[in-house]
This record gives sequence, structure tokens and C-alpha cells, in this order.
Amino acid sequence: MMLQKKKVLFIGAGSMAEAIAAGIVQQNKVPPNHITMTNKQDEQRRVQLMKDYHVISLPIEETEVQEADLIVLAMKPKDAASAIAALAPKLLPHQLLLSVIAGVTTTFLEGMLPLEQPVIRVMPNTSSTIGESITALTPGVAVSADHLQLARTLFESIGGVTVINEQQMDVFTGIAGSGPAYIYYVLEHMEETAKQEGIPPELAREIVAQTVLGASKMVLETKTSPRTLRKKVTSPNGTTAAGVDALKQHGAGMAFTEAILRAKNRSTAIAKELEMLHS
Ligand SMILES: NC(=O)C1=CN([C@@H]2O[C@H](COP(=O)(O)OP(=O)(O)OC[C@H]3O[C@@H](n4cnc5c(N)ncnc54)[C@H](O)[C@@H]3O)[C@@H](O)[C@H]2O)C=CC1
Ligand SMILES: O=C(O)[C@@H]1CCC=N1
Repeated sequence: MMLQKKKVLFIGAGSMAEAIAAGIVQQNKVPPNHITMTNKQDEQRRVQLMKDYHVISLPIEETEVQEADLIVLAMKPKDAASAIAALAPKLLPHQLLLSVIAGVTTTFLEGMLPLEQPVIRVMPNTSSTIGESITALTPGVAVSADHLQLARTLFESIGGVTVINEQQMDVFTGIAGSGPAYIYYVLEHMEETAKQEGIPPELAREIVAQTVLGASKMVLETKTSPRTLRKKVTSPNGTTAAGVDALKQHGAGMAFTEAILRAKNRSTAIAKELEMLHS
């Protein structure tokens, strides 16, 4: 695929940039010497990235922005505006900007960039590291079918890809961007209880992780609803009924709904804060 010939520049070299780069390098989609990862400071981190993934890693001031075909913005929202302002005058019209920053809209990006600069808002998650992300893309107004295909191919190398509209992006962020953390939280608690009840630590971890993996795969591979699958596990007056009763009693269902909605609202609020600061 044409992606093999493209050069990818990451501006911001934190956990998300690393998760994406690790995925694309492992899947051989982009040769590591076509990937440059930059940050503001932290040379030690750059050395580590070069060692681990054989990518090029430079401080932002030493980076030849114009050599890149795809530019991934991967800094925290608070650093986004100054990074984009510094980047804007250096951009060439063909360069495709991919922003993974939570709460940064295509409209905000377009407002800070040269007219007609192609921009895609992207929300991956850290399971990119092992090729198991689910990533949403929202193309901006100047994005061609070829650009979108290129972005799709890039992110397909690290998991599933879906194209959604901007209104859906905040809730997608609350579900899939932040979602791994909710599941880790569940795993932490299951593991802790297993240990308290006398299961050795290593085994506790394997048991809970495989239980969650198996349940997820059941949904995807049997194409059956979680509700139907749950009912199949639940014998009348059995152990599962007792366990699920406890979940209901403690409001676990509502807790997940609330988690998603709060994360969604935070994404919307970040967008508003940025607009207020930079309009
Ligand atoms: N961590 C996650 O699970 C996910 C994160 N995201 C988004 O990815 C972005 C980055 O998140 P993390 O990787 O967790 O953050 P992080 O704090 O680990 O990394 C941010 C990086 O950006 C660099 N940076 C800041 N300003 C810069 C500038 N002007 N020029 C060059 N580099 C600059 C920092 O030096 C650092 O390397 C955030 O906007 C977040 O919303 C999106 C999806 C999932
Ligand atoms: O916590 C955050 O803001 C980022 C965005 C999605 C996951 N992590």
C-alpha cells in the first residue's frame, strides 16, 4: 500500500504516540526510518523510543516538518494551541494533519491552520500497542477520499477503524478512548479480591484477564448480545445470579453510564475551553 512510501511525523512523543508508533512498526505498515517522533524536552525518552522501535526521534526545533506526509498531533490539550500555532506557517498544502487530542475539534484545528489544510480528528486508544485499538476518524472539510483512505489504512494497522461525525466524537472518546481505563479498574478490583481470597497473584491476574478477554471475544465472535450471553451464564438461584444481584445493588450499571457521560462532557468542555481561550 502507498502508506509504505509515506513519512509520518509525531509531534508529541507521550504514551499515545508511542502506542500508535509501536503498533505500526510491529505491523510493518510504515518502515521505522519513515517515522519521526518529536517532543519539547526529555531527551531520555527520545533515546528510549529510538532504541525500542528504531524510529527517528528529535527535539521539535530540529525537525524538518516539510518532509512529512502525515503529521500526528499527540500533545495534551493544554499544549495544543501553541503547538499548532508554531506548526501552521511551516505546513505544505498536501500535508495531512491527524490530531488524536481529546476535545480538539476539526473546526478548531481548521481555524488555526492555512485555508484548505486537510485535517482529521482521530480517537484511538492505548490498545494500539498490540494492534487492538478501535479508532474513530472525523474528517475535516478539506479531506479528500484519498486522504481518508490513507488515514484509515494507517489506523487499521493498529486495530478497527470507524468514521463518525464530529457530534459523536465526544461520546466515542468517553467509551473507547477512556474505556480501557474503566476495564483496567474492573480488573484491578477482580484481581484484588481473587488475591484476598487466597489465589496466588500471578494466577489471579491471568484468571481475571482471560475472563474479560473471553467475554469480549464471545460478543464479537458469536455475534450475540451481551444481555443474551449474560442470561446464558446465569442459572436460576445460582452463583452468577448472586453476583449480578450484588452488582445491581451497588449501582454498577449506572456507574458505567455515568463514567461514559462524564468523560464525554469533559471532552465537550475541553473543546469549549480551547475555543474561549483562542477565539
Ligand atoms: N493516553 C491515552 O489513552 C489517549 C490519549 N489521547 C490524546 O493523546 C494526547 C497525548 O496524550 P498522552 O500521550 O497520554 O500524553 P503525554 O503527556 O504522555 O505526551 C504528550 C507529549 O507531548 C509533548 N509535547 C507537548 N507540547 C509539545 C510541543 N509543542 N511540541 C512537541 N511536543 C510537545 C510532550 O513532551 C510529551 O511527549 C492527549 O491530547 C490525549 O487527549 C487520545 C486517545 C487515548
Ligand atoms: O484521558 C484523556 O484525556 C485521554 C483521552 C482519551 C484517553 N485518554
